[in-house]
Amino acid sequence: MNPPTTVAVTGLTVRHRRTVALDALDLSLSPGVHGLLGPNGAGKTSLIRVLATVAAPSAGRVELLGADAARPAGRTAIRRRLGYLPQEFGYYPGFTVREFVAYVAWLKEVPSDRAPAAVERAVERVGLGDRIDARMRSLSGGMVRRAGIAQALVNEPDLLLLDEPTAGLDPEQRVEFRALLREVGETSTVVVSTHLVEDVAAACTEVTLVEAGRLAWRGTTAGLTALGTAPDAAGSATSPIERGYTSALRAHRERVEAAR
Ligand SMILES: Nc1ncnc2c1ncn2[C@@H]1O[C@H](COP(=O)(O)OP(=O)(O)OP(=O)(O)O)[C@@H](O)[C@H]1O
Repeated sequence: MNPPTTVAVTGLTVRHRRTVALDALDLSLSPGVHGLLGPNGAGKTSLIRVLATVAAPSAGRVELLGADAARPAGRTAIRRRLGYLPQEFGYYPGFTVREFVAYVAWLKEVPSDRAPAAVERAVERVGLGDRIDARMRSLSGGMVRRAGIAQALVNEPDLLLLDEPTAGLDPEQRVEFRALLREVGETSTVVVSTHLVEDVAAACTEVTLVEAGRLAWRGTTAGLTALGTAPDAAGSATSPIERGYTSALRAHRERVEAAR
């Protein structure tokens, strides 16, 4: 049996004034951990914001977890089952970690009898259990990010969207976080935007590479690594997956150039 399609995007176009951030993108995803890679300005954040239903597309169709994101009823249903960590997120500095995560649990309509345990579990999962009653303002940058990951997990989301989640995490936390992603991805669809190709190698089963608002390459992590082990692999990058990334990007640019 084929895995279910949880994200189905067709002709997705996002414009910011005169900039085309996404250019008629087609993408479908199933449960698993998907790495979203691409150079600065490629359109990763624009894509994640549409998938999180916080930004409306300029054109195209977005179906998430079987519901149409263009319809208010669809968005409500999607948001309950969605977890989202934006690149930058706001919080009340006077809230404790527990209060911050509980507030999101309430927004996500986690039933009130289950919420306290769900909050504790989410905070434990990001390794912040010993700081659960500390105020957000007293946390380090990496700890704030982990609290952000906890709020994204609190409703056990079927679709988890993380924009640059490893920024500011120390190496040990990064390793634990990757294991957490693999665990969540066993049942949920996880989309992780990152600049760290090594995060993708360690945590993701599949890779979506975007460039200038278009899909440049899609395949498995192993497939991208294999591109980088080919004798003609591009660049001076040290790891095979980094070379694969560079090769895939160059091949895409050549195709775009040839089509002009
Ligand atoms: N609010 C905005 N107003 C105007 N242009 C924007 C806005 N947000 C994004 N853009 C432009 O849209 C394009 C895509 O940006 P986006 O942030 O989606 O890329 P990204 O792949 O997430 O980049 P990065 O890796 O640097 O975070 C870029 O050209 C960017 O300058």
